Order: sequence, then structure tokens, then C-alpha cells
Amino acid sequence: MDKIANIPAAPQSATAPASADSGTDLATLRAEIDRIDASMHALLMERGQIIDRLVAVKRSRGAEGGSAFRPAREASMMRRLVDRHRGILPLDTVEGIWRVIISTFTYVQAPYAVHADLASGEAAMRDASRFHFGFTVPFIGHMGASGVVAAVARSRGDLGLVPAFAAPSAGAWWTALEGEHAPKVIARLPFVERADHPAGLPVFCIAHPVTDGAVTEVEAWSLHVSGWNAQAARALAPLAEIIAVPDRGLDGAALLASIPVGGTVSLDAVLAALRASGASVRAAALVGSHASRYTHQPQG
Ligand SMILES: O=C(O)C(=O)C[C@]1(C(=O)O)C=C[C@@H](O)C=C1
Repeated sequence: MDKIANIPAAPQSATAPASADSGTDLATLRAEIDRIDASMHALLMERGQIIDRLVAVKRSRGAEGGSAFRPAREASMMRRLVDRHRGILPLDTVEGIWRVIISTFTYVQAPYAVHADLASGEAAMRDASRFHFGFTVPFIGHMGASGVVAAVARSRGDLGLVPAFAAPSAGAWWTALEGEHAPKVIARLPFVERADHPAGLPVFCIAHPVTDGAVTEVEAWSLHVSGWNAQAARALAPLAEIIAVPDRGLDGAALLASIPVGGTVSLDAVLAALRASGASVRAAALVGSHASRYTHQPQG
């Protein structure tokens, strides 16, 4: 390993743009590419050694088993990566490479599977899962969000992916996250959004709650509302992102409300707006949290 890592630095001339008449021949440039590839590979292997040490430190601190996925850390890494990226390599590629690196190093720390709800369309969900978690992590499809939540609940450290929008037949799947020991929303993907994201399906990532490394920039609240009406829906729209499905038992609706923490709108403001529009809130339960949605603004 040390031998491989010991790669001579690039000569200054090699980093300058080459023109056809610069005298630099193809063989020299290919030697540079080989040197860089070997260097990147060595760095990945070195990253693996650091992960070994990180696992030892986590164990010595009594980290519980389960998933090694740390959403706060990953959100911050992905934001920094896309913000510093420059050059001709497409951002989608850079992001995809790092998603595979991080997710696979998460997997080698503690194997996990990704359970995905395919009911709203398999292709986009499969793309999202493979983009964010790579091909080494097993992918298990389910026809419906409730199967995903149940599989995650049964597992030690598996992740679940459910569309983060009102999917026609999904029902109020988030109510299964209400119990104290139930899985919770721990992330919303993609970490970095943009209009033409190659795996841009918005998904909630569900897992047994992480005690360290959780991110609470946006809270996900399950609300049971009776007297749900069009005025209530209009009143909430500017306050919070809402998924609402009819709840016939209550003559109302079950809502999943995503409310930014420390912002201008609080849960109380959402509840007050519901009451002011004639609805009444029967129950409210925190069913998880995730990082703020982060939109990448392309340079230039
Ligand atoms: O930082 C950690 O706790 C890690 O486990 C390392 C690492 C990574 O490969 O960079 C892997 C998994 C986590 O989700 C975050 C980051």
C-alpha cells in the first residue's frame, strides 16, 4: 500500500493545457493519466485504512451496531463537493462517484440493504437508489411504502426509500413511523438538488434513528387533522411542505409536514393556521428530520 501511495508529483508542465503543437505526445499524456489513476486508486485504498481506524474509534466510544450512515456528515460532504467542483468533468459524474465511495464505505463498516418503494415507478426509484448507494449495496424493491417501512423496522441497519411527494396509492405510510421504536425519516435525497439532476427523484430515506450524526434542520411531523378542507390546504402551502392523504376515519386527512427548524415558521404556526381555517388537529408526532434542501447554483 505504501509503495503504491508513493507516487511522484506531476511535473509542472503536465498540468498546463497542452495544444496539438506543444510537442507533448500521446504516450506522455497517457503516462500522466496512468499516474493519476494509480494515485486515485492508492488514495481510495488509503481511505479504506482510515475507515478501519474510524470504526475502531466508534467502537471504543460504544457506538451501537446498526447502520453507519451519518446523514449530517454526508449532507455537509456533498454540499462542499459540488460547491468546489470546477472543470470539464460533469458535476453529475463527480457527485455520483462520491455517492458510491461514501455509501460503499458505509456498507463495509456495517452491511445494509436499501429497500425501495417501486409503486410510483420502478425506473426512477432504481436510478435514485443506484446513484445514491451504488451497486455493492443490495437493492430490494417493494410494491408500497408500508412494505419498505416494515422491512426497515425488522432490520438492524437497513435503509428505506419512499417518494417525498404525494404518490397516488401510497397512503399515509408515515403514520407507521410514529411509535417510539419505529424507524424515522433521517434524510431527504438528493442531498444536492438541481433542475437536471440525473437521479432527481425526491425521496425520504428511512432508518432506525441515528443517535449521533442525525440532522435536524427540517423536522417531519405526522399530523392527524379532522375537518380538512381546501382553505386549510391553501393556508398551509406557504408555511410548510405538506403531503396530505384523506383519512376517512377522522373525516379529515393525515398530513406529513416538513417544517424547517429555527426558521420563521414553527409547528405551532402550522397548527394555528390549521385551526384558523376550520380544521382541528387530533394528534401530532415527530417522525424524523433531515438536512435542509440544498440547491446547487452552477458557476457562470
Ligand atoms: O464519518 C463517518 O462517520 C463515516 O462513517 C465515514 C463516511 C465516509 O465514508 O466518509 C461513511 C459513512 C457516513 O455516512 C459518513 C461518512
